[in-house]
Amino acid sequence: MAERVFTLSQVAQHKSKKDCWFVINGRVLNVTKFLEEHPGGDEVLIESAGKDATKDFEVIGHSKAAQNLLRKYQVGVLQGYTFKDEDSKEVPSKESKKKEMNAFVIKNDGIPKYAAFVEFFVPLLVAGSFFCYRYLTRATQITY
Ligand code: HEM
Repeated sequence: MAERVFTLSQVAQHKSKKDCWFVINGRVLNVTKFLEEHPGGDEVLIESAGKDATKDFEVIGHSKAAQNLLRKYQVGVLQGYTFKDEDSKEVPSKESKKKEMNAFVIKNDGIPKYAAFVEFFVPLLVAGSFFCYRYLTRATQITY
C-alpha cells in the first residue's frame, strides 16, 4: 500500500495537544492518542510536536518496545526520506521474546497425559472398591 507523503511544513500544522504529530526516522506519527499513555509524560511530546523529533527520541535511549510502537502511530512518511531495509523491520525486543516464552510456558504447563489417566481411574477404582466392599459385607450379613 502506498504511504502518504507529508512535508515538514504540513507536519508543523499539527502541534497542539488535540492534534499532535511529529517525525521520527522519516515516519510521520500522529501521537494524539498516545499523549496520555506516554510513560515520559505528554509535555515532552507536545514540545516536539510539529517537528522532526528523531534526535529527542534517540537521546532518551528508548527501548526496542518503544521503537516498535512507532509503527502503530505512523500516518505517513516524510517527503524525501528513503527507508533502509532495516527501518521497516520490527526490532526484536526482550519484551516480545518474553511474551513468546510465556506463551510457550502456558502451552506446556498442562497436566501430563498420565496425570489425566490417574485422575480418571483413581476415583473409579475407589468407587469400585467401595461398592465391592458394600456387596461383600451385605452378602456376609445374608449368610449369617
Ligand atoms: C511515538 C513516539 C514515542 C513513543 C512510542 C515513546 C515511547 C516511550 C516508552 C515506551 C517509554 C518507556 C521507556 C521505554 O520503554 O523506553 C518512554 C519513555 C520516555 N520518553 Fe518516549 N516515546 C516517544 C516519543 C518521545 C519523544 C519525542 C520524547 C522526547 C522529546 C520522549 C521522551 C521520553 C522520556 C523523557 C521518557 C522517560 C524516560 C525515563 O523515565 O527514563 N519520548 N517513551
